[in-house]
Amino acid sequence: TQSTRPQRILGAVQQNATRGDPRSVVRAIDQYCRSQEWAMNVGDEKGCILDSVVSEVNPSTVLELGTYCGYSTVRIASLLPPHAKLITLEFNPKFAVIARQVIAWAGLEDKIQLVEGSSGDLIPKLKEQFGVKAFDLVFLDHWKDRYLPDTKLIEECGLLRKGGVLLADNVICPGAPEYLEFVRSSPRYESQYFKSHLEYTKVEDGLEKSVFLG
Ligand SMILES: O=C(NCc1cccc(CNc2ccc3[nH]ncc3c2)c1)c1cc(-c2ccc(F)cc2)cc(O)c1O
Ligand SMILES: [Mg+2]
Repeated sequence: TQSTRPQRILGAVQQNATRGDPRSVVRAIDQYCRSQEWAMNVGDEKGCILDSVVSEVNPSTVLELGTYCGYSTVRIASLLPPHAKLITLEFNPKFAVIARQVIAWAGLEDKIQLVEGSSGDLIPKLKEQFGVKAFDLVFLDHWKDRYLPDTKLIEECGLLRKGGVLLADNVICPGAPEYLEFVRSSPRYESQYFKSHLEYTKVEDGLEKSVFLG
């Protein structure tokens, strides 16, 4: 029977990456997606921007919306300090099954909690169910029309600390126009655009970093 793209990405990791070496997992996925078939990972070019923001924020708790195969999950978690935690939400069970295996191959199960479900349902439960106080960093990479409603929900639930950072993928391609308009015009956010390219292509895309001023 025909394999799926996420299954083929997992295969590339298992064949080319070293168990317990997160950076080799990231490299294996990028090499596969650049040479064999495109996939919607944040990728190596935007990934370097992601790395610099994670290192600058040095977060204790991270929320990722949209796990897919776990590429950015592993990339972020590989940079976290020892007791830091990353919660990643994935709606598609087929993606979740693959991401769990990619995360395990990287040896990052202790830092990462993958929760299956949709952001709209799960975000209001994060405090009571997962003992989360507030996030230092939120990486938005799920359905682009959910970026704005989920940002408002995160604020309403008091899940973003003062000085906390929102980092949004794909603000140009596919685009998140309402989200961009909101964070760039709101007095409660200080936003900055990092121009880059859509993963594995020459098409323009970028990340928007927004600091919550409280
Ligand atoms: O659309 C994108 N990614 C989101 C996405 C997409 C599909 C399924 C899911 C299911 N996962 C999911 C859903 C809802 C959820 N709620 N809470 C968690 C959660 C999780 C998520 C995307 C597209 C392109 C792209 C495609 C084509 C093209 F030509 C150019 C660019 C590039 C990207 O980097 C992208 O990130
Ligand atoms: Mg993306």
